[in-house]
Amino acid sequence: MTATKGLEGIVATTSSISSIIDGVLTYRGYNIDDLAEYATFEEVVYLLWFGNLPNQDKLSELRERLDEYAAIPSAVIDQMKLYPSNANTMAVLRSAISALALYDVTANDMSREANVDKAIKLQAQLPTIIAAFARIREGKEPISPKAGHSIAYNFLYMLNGEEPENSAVVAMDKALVLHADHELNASTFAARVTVATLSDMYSGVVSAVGALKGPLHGGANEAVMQMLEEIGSLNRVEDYIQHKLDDKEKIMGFGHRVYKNGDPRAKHLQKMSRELGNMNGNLELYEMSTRIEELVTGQKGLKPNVDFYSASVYTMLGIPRDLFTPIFAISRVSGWTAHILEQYENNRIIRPRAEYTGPLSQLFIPIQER
Ligand SMILES: CC(=O)SCCNC(=O)CCNC(=O)[C@H](O)C(C)(C)COP(=O)(O)OP(=O)(O)OC[C@H]1O[C@@H](n2cnc3c(N)ncnc32)[C@H](O)[C@@H]1OP(=O)(O)O
Ligand SMILES: O=C([O-])CC(=O)C(=O)O
Repeated sequence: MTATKGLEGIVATTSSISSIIDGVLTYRGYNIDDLAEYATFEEVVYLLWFGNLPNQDKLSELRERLDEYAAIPSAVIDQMKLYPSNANTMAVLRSAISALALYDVTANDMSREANVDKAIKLQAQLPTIIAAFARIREGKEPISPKAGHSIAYNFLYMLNGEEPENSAVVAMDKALVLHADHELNASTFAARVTVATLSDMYSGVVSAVGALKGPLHGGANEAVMQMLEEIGSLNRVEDYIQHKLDDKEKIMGFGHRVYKNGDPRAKHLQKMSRELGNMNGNLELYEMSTRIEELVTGQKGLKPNVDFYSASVYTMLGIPRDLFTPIFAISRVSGWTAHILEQYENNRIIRPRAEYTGPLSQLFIPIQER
């Protein structure tokens, strides 16, 4: 038995949800470029869960159910008020999702119908949790979701307490589409491993949130923004990046296990970053980002991944840095739950082997003689 570090190149499951073939990403066979251009996030959510694009009636039905579930139990809000105001936002999300499970009487109902219902609840409630905590930590009351609006609209509305600009809603919606699913990434794999023991959907999503939090995965978008903040201005980019490259340090937002010729989502986020910069009359973050890309791609051949330009996009939408990874989760919970449903449909426990590298044939020595 020989281990493959990081399971690189190992095909661990079959899936019909999303594919990455020759650098092209599709959800259920639809190219991400078309979905980013033409689909709303709710259409994508339906597509991921049910395998086909909804007609108007099916979409309206889904949107009504999302509206119905978007409020979270007051007990969960009360608990969040007890969390430290400086708590890590992904840790808050992880804890609040665990708490939601306690108030869902169907949490352990393993029927397909109950699980689809839980997927809708989780998709509807994650934005509410994140917006609520962002307000609670500032001593403000959470704002209830508004029926009849998209997830993108409602998240911005609940976060800021005012009607969001249409351009902001469009940008947020596109970012959600772009992050919704990505084959067997680390957090999706974590979700599938958890539910393959026939544990419940909430447990799968809690595992996934834990995996997404790390800076080598979803947490990279916050690390990118931290780097942009540290650099501070366009004229300091070159020095900063050159030092990092000379010291063989990682540049966050670059590289990818699967894409070696570039992440197809990055160009959409780059365009959004430029457009928002133009709209705000301040292109500095966009220009700093493109200069970083020139240097890192030029010297290391590494291309930006989905997390790189999303950092400047979210900042230009006025979102605090530590909500970037939770926003990734608002989108990716659609993919996680689609994969959980797929895992349940054709389940076998996931239990690979380890190549043992420790000592063998040890002689046991009683404690008094050690
Ligand atoms: C949504 C997402 O999860 S997208 C990924 C988000 N994560 C990041 O942006 C963090 C920065 N990037 C990375 O850490 C990595 O590229 C990962 C985790 C994305 C992929 O990791 P792996 O597939 O294991 O890549 P691996 O480490 O084998 O990289 C190959 C080589 O490129 C280097 N490399 C990879 N990424 C970077 C980077 N961002 N900066 C500098 N060098 C890098 C590695 O050091 C390695 O060099 P070596 O061959 O001299 O040792
Ligand atoms: O697929 C991966 O390894 C990481 C990624 O880009 C994602 O989860 O969107």
